[in-house]
Amino acid sequence: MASSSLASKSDQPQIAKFKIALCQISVSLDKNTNIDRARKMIKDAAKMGAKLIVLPEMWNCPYANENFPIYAEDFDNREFSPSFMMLSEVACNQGVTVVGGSIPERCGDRLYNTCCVFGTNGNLIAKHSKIHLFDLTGDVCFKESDTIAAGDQPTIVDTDVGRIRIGICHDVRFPELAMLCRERGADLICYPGAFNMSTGNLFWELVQRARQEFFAILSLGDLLVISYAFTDLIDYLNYSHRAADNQLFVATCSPARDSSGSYMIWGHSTLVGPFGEVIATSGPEETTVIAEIDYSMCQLQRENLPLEKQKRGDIYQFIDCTNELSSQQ
Ligand SMILES: NC(=O)CCC(=O)C(=O)O
Repeated sequence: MASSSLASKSDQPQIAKFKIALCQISVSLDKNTNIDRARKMIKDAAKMGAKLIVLPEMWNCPYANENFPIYAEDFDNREFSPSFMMLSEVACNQGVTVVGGSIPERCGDRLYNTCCVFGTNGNLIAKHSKIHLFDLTGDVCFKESDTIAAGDQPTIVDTDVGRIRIGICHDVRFPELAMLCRERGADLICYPGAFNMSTGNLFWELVQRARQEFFAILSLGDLLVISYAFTDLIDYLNYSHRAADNQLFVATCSPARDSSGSYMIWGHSTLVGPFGEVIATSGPEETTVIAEIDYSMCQLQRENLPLEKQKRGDIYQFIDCTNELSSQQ
């Protein structure tokens, strides 16, 4: 099992094109209902030809600290892990790879925000626990670290649809993980996520400003920046960055918005391509986004714009010049 490990570049399975499905589930307070919904959406997506199916962050319970201990499952105790078991069964029955969003995982006296990846035979092939916990103060306060412990390993997994890296929501803000992914030959990053209205609005503002500024700068060199500015998936600006910086695909999958909950979800599950372009997206409602991933696009983009070769690793360091400057004065 490639769980929480980093496979080397050379043993990557080759696959050209396939359909991905992002199941933007409407999450209710009833765990069984959530499981039934997720099963149905996965089956429907498989019928529509999806080979890789992604679920949202915390799809078996509404995203709230008080819920995590109640809905948590201990994956070693399968009898009491209905969410885990459903994902394994449906992956096997439908012959699809499932990136199982995330659910609260109980490990002894700790809880983790964990994503399980199942292969087409229903086996667990990777497990990623969210590394960067979402602690936010300001207009909206949320402290995930009150209940959840942080994972400590990046996850890259070989699947029937290629090498995939997994991150969970707030993990997307840390570009180092995405760079590591490119280093290890993964052409797709999947981020189950649950952005909220506050962080969504911040990005909206940011890109609206960017749009005005960049209209004026229409040189070829600014095309990538302009493609961010044109996207309507404002809160997913980060995802576009991760994709364009690393010239790979980035898939995000959110729960649907539920205006009755304390944490209001933004939605907008999205597939971004290696040019930073939005390939497919949704609004806030329950839906499944289906789109095609063509890995040859990564190759094309890397040939056209060879960022790896152009990189100046020799100068990307912060050098402390304090002593030097003071001795010159
Ligand atoms: N569930 C999360 O990790 C939310 C992350 C988020 O909204 C952010 O701005 O980062």
